[in-house]
Amino acid sequence: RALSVKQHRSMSQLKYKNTFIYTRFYSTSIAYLEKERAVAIKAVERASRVCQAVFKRLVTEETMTKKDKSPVTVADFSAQAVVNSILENDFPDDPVVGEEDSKDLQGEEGRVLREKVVDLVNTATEHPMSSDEILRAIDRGLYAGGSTGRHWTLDPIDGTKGFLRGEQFAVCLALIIDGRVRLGVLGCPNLPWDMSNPDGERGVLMVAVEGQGAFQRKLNSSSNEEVPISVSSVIDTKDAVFCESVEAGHSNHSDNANIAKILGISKPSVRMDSQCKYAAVARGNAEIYLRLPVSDTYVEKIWDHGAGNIVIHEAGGRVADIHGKSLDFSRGRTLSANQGVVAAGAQIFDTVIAAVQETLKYKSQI
Ligand SMILES: Nc1ncnc2c1ncn2[C@@H]1O[C@H](COP(=O)(O)OS(=O)(=O)O)[C@@H](OP(=O)(O)O)[C@H]1O
Ligand SMILES: [Mg+2]
Ligand SMILES: [Mg+2]
Ligand SMILES: [Mg+2]
Repeated sequence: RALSVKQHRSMSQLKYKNTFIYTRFYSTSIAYLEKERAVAIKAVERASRVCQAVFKRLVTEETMTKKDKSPVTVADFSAQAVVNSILENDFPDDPVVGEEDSKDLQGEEGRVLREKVVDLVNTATEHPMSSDEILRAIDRGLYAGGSTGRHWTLDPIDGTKGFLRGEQFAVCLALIIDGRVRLGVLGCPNLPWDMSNPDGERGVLMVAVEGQGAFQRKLNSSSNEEVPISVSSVIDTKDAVFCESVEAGHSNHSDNANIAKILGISKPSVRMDSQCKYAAVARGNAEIYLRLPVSDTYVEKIWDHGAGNIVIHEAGGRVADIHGKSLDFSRGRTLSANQGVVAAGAQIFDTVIAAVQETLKYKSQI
């Protein structure tokens, strides 16, 4: 991945003799989106640490009642500020489509929340940030998205409900260029490194760049070692495991169950919050991710699927909506051209989509 010593050497020799040749050689010899990849990993790692700190300090504090949603709000805002300020530093011209905005942190009404956020962000950044700088960083996420140029999309905490329960959540960052996801990073602080040892080491980061494959590495580890990942090799859907949202309000559990029945699946579904579902399919812990819509009006958001989408593709899988249509990230902040989401390994994907179609056809007839 990194440039070899030999490559460095030949580059400088070419530069010395001929600047033009050097430039061409240089552009083809460093990996596509190398810097973006490194910066995105750093940003997701920092934000994941902030979320974990919030969970430790606030969610588990005895004084916090279960119904109080403020910890997750503090973590959402802080993580978005951390990621956006890192992106701004390295890529000042890149806009961001982020889930959160600073409205709730403004003025006297937002003072208490704002002070907590300022405190947290400053434990994670290299240089202290003022409260105004932090609000501005959060609002770098207001970009409208679209089909041309570069923009990032960020979900500072995906699976907020999972986060509060101490279960799965993910920090999700993706880079979209000309309407297509080219790079994705998923930070999954509570995901076991080895699913067969669920009480063992936790914290996984998955990263994928278009055309370069998908990898996992330990989150917040001093080692940069990356392990290639790929989807399951199961080709008979009878042997498959599928995953779905924990919340019945986010995905239609009964439609998902009918699809599983058509596919001959007998194992129970794995219910998991957040884009960790994409992570589970990408490394073969499950074969299928079903997200059948609950309502006709809900439109999926690009930050809920961008990173997961490319991680699955680069791991040898496919992602589409319930009609089998690829997710269209060029429409702005939402996936307005799509309905629901289905992900699976490439070999079983068409069979899964056919079962989805059959279920929906049957439903429309009754
Ligand atoms: N009605 C409806 N349908 C589909 N999706 C919805 C819906 N309402 C919300 N959301 C989005 O779901 C995101 C969380 O999805 P999950 O798969 O993690 O759901 S769950 O937590 O497992 O229940 C969640 O992301 P976060 O807000 O980042 O947690 C929402 O963006
Ligand atoms: Mg989300
Ligand atoms: Mg979120
Ligand atoms: Mg949300």
